Amino acid sequence: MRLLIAGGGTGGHLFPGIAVAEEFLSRDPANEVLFVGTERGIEARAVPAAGYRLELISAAGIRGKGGLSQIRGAAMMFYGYAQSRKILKEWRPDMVMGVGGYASLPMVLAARGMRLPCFIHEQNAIPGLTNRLLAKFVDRVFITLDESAHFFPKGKTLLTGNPLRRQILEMVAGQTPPSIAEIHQQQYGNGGGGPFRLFIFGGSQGAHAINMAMLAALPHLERYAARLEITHQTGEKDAALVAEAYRNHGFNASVMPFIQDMAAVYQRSDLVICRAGATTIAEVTACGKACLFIPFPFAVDDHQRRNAEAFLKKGAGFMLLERELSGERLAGIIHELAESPETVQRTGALAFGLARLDAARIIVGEMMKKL
Ligand SMILES: CC(=O)N[C@H]1[C@@H](OP(=O)(O)OP(=O)(O)OC[C@H]2O[C@@H](n3ccc(=O)[nH]c3=O)[C@H](O)[C@@H]2O)O[C@H](CO)[C@@H](O)[C@@H]1O
Repeated sequence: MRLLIAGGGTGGHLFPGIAVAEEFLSRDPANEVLFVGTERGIEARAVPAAGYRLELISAAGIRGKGGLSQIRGAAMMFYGYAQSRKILKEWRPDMVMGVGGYASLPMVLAARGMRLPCFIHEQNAIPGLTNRLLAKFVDRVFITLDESAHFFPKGKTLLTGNPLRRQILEMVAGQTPPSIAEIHQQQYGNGGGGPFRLFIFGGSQGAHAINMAMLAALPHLERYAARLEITHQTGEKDAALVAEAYRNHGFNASVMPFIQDMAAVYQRSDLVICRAGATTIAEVTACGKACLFIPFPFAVDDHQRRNAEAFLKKGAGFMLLERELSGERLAGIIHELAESPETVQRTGALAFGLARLDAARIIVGEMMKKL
């Protein structure tokens, strides 16, 4: 059977699609997957790197832009629709799934026009415009959080969680959480002050504001430098600057623009400091990690904050808003949590309790039923 997955732009849309592809391919060696995205999206690099075939179409945003770019956006969408029809006629998929992002709009509409079974997955608490528009036309809408249910038609919407890539699921399956006694030994054994492992990252593109806040936090954390083991994903632009600042302040930090094996880094961290993208949240909860969310304040409809709030209500994480973010504040929180291993452990355990590990399996199962 053939599954076409359309969309992307950012990792938060694309990686759940890769997770669905992995599940679909694992069911039958004869199954095939084709991704369709845009040249500017993360898919242009990440899909071939993950070993999948990718076709590119033209697509762009129209929401909230001025007259001329709206016209250009609409023209690109029409062209993308024609390209989508051509791809569908040539590759002849059995079904099509949209994962959000520009490319999913023309492709899912074209697939619907050709009467193919169509599905979408929404990752966020507040859905993007593409999925709101597509919901009317598809057979089923899969959602990550209950909070988004009321945006979609009741009869065809199913709460599944956010599909997780195999690298994360395999790590979770092989992991035994440490006991409180082991955590105490690690933190306070040998005369006190075992390592506290921080993982800082800013979603698939890195987060400049988090990078700068962490640099401003370093002078306040210097007394602590020997205890902190830091992994920091910066995005492309800030990597050299951030690495140099850690060196100058005497910190042991591994700084990278982008991390391929996220599962390995999650596994060896005590506290994760990150944005509140939906896929990030799904992963840190699955890994049972205590997390300080700093939502991206300019995300459409402030959806990152809403994503995080869905978890904070249950004590499964911490949040610091960007307008309250300063080096001193960040250093204070890191310091406080490094001194409270039980709080860190309990928060991680509560997060794990909210994780949905079977989203990809449920989604593929539901899609098969429609064939
Ligand atoms: C600014 C913005 O609007 N961002 C949106 C975007 O975020 P973004 O693309 O940052 O997505 P998420 O935070 O949800 O997920 C990031 C993904 O990238 C992966 N990763 C990240 C860094 C790295 O070095 N290596 C790596 O593989 C993570 O493991 C994760 O799978 O899509 C999400 C899902 O629709 C939304 O919730 C976010 O609000």
